[in-house]
Amino acid sequence: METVLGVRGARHSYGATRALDGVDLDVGAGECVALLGPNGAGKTTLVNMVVGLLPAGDGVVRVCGGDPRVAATRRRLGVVQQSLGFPTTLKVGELVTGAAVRAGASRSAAGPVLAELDLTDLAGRRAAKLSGGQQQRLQLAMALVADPRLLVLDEPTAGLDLPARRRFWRLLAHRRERGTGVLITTHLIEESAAVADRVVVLDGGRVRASGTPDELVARLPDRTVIAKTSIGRARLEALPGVVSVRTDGEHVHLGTRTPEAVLRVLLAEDPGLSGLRVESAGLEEAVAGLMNRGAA
Ligand SMILES: Nc1ncnc2c1ncn2[C@@H]1O[C@H](COP(=O)(O)OP(=O)(O)OP(=O)(O)O)[C@@H](O)[C@H]1O
Repeated sequence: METVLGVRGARHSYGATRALDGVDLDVGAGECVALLGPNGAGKTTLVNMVVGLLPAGDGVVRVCGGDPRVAATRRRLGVVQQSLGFPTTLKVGELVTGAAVRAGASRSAAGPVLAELDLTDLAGRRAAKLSGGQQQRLQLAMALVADPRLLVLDEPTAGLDLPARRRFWRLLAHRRERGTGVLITTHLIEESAAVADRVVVLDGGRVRASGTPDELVARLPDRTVIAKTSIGRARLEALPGVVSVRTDGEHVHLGTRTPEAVLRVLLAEDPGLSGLRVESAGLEEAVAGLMNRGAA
């Protein structure tokens, strides 16, 4: 498979904060890779490197073999980032045509993309007058109009309702069939499982896990057992079926796929157990489970 994105040893610090600490990442033509991680994991920093806004430290970033800090390489890229924005006094059609021309495509590329994103009827409307979801579709139209080899999408479905999300995923699938590689960042495990061929879990500026969604989901805890207990952390980590251990004030949160078995052992080993409840596992447990360690 042709590689449209290659990242090797990417490193970046903001003052004393090490945001990325030696990250490797590849995206092949037609492949969708989801970058998953909690707040502050380093996702945005990595995306900024991929789109040429930040240098890669002593690492290397290549888009279709070129440096994304060079304009000719950036033309192969389509980007949707919350922070990008656009001049809201311009009309939808003008913005998409302008994006086509800037990326070296013909003005006539705008029409089909507007239609693909259901924006044809809004082409004459000022961008400022669009709803949040329509603005997101406009950003995507601008990113897609020059038929990029790599599409970089930073939290692209935040603010979209479920039908809009599904439409968006279908559109991505269509583009991927034509060979566009996709790098998508998300907080949502469900989303990454729905769209990605591979998921890369980033935390603390490092890749903690990667694999197909099925491989990762099989390692995810799906329930959290919460309790106040005098059982020590080392013992909790060793309990059969416990995938992650996290403390939250006086409570411990145990990520597991076998909550009944965990409950039986807890009740047997701690007569003073209290505050017991079982919930669906959230992202923190899931990511802690994926990383095979408890978040402190
Ligand atoms: N401009 C900046 N100045 C200083 N520190 C920064 C800056 N941008 C990010 N950081 C820090 O770098 C680390 C990585 O941040 P980054 O924004 O890349 O994470 P993220 O995974 O995108 O998080 P989120 O999901 O919250 O957007 C964090 O500790 C963050 O506080």
